[in-house]
Parts: sequence; structure tokens; C-alpha cells
Amino acid sequence: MLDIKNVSKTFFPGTPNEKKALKSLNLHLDKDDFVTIIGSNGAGKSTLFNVIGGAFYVDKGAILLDKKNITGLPDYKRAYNIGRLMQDPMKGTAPSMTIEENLALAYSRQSTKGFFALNKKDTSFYRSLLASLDLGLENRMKTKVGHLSGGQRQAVTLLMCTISSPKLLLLDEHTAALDPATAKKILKITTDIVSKSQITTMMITHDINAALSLGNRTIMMDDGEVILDIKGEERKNMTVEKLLTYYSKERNKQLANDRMLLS
Ligand SMILES: Nc1ncnc2c1ncn2[C@@H]1O[C@H](COP(=O)(O)OP(=O)(O)OP(=O)(O)O)[C@@H](O)[C@H]1O
Repeated sequence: MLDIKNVSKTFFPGTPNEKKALKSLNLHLDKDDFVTIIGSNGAGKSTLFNVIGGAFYVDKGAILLDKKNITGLPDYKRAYNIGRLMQDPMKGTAPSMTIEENLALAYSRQSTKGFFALNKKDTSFYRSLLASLDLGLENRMKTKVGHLSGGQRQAVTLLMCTISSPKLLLLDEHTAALDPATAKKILKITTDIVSKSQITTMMITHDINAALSLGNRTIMMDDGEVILDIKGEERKNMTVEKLLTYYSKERNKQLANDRMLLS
């Protein structure tokens, strides 16, 4: 469903600050893939999401979504098919609007009318979505999102990203700013939503155990390249220790990520 073909992205080309963030990267995702992505600082993980989401254009190569070439499409045209959740819970929602209004705004993106309105039918739909989070937010629909905790806000953002059933969901360390208990809860909500809505998903995480246990496939990036791509038995038998050993043998250095969680 997603094909990344020979994609390269270089920042500040031809200057002393030149940085090849993606180097002729190839990646194919199937419809039912839930891919976790790990890698060292500066490996190119967020850049990969930025070129898929359209925040950056690629220098070379092509990106195809369901065989449609989206390489030249601006981000707002890709947003209908691609949902993205960032690390910062303060991003992705409108803080001065209520939970219900935020959901209505996200839901209206699939409407051809181009505006949002609250009606009884949609309100009960939002209430049922919120109830599925099991955070009690279905009873706080008139609460401004700015008054929610980081975890509650990230859960609402997840609903907003998936309410229009995008084809692809990009999760960029979306639990990294949360405390461990809340992060666990949001990861559980994430897997519930992804499996219920059957959205192809890519999740960057610094938590190696979560990377190996969630989803069906794990890729490791380094220096703009995919250096490991595992699923099935190979992934089942993978451990944090084996991953670190693989990395140091393959790259001749230690995996360095200042946010990496190894246990
Ligand atoms: N907008 C930008 N302008 C210039 N350089 C950039 C930009 N975005 C990323 N880079 C550079 O590209 C390289 C890849 O960065 P990227 O953010 O994709 O890495 P990452 O794997 O997400 O790292 P981290 O785990 O630290 O978030 C880095 O060297 C980074 O400094």
C-alpha cells in the first residue's frame, strides 16, 4: 500500500553543513503492516515521516500510496489519507476548543461541505469513540482540550487522526513525553484503534521493547538507511541485546539515542 522508491533527502546540499538524511531509501508496506521504527539520533526517522506526510519534498525518488504517486502532493492534500501524531501532546489539537469541537473539526475533513457543525448523531458518535478510550472523557465533551492532561490530550489527538479512517497512520514517538504508566495506556489505546480501524501504521519509538512487541514488523534506521527489517519468527526471536549486538557489528559503533529505553 505504501511504496518508497529510492528516496533521497539532503539538507543544505553543497555547503559545509550538508546532511544526507535519507539515502536512496526503499521500503514497501503492506496494507496490514504495523511497523515499528527504531534507530540512533539523526538516523532519518522523522525525515522519513516528513517526506511521507509531505512536510518536505524529496530530492530524488518517489512515494506511492495505494499505487498513486503522491511525491509532488503538498501536505494538506496528503492529510486526508495520512494521519500523523507527534511527540508533543500540545500539538495536533486546538486548546481553546472543546473535546467535542476538536473531534467535529477532524471529522469534518472527510466532509465535502468543508465546515463542521455539531449535531446529535455525530455527538453520540464522538461520545462512543471517547468511551472506547476508557478515560472518562465521554463525560467531559464540553471541556476545553487545553484543560486536559498530556495523556488525555494525546488520546484525543489519536482519535482525531483516525476518525476519518486514513489509509496510513504515522506515530512519531507519540508517547515519549508521557509518564510510563500513561505511555502504556496510550500504547494500548493505539493498538486497539489500529486493529479496529485496520489502518496501516508506522510508529517511531525509542522504547526498544515496545518496538519488538507491538505491531508485526520492526525496522531499524541508521544514517539515512534501513539497516534491519524483521518480522515473523526472526522478530519473535529478537531481543534488545541481540539488536544492540547486530547494530554494533553492522555499523562498527554503539547505538546512540539519548532517549532510548532498553528495558
Ligand atoms: N529541517 C531540517 N534542516 C536541516 N537538517 C535537518 C532538518 N531535519 C532533520 N535534519 C537533519 O537530518 C538528519 C536526520 O534527522 P531526523 O530528525 O530525521 O533524525 P531522527 O532519526 O528522527 O533523530 P532523533 O531520534 O534524534 O529524533 C539529522 O542530521 C538532522 O540534523
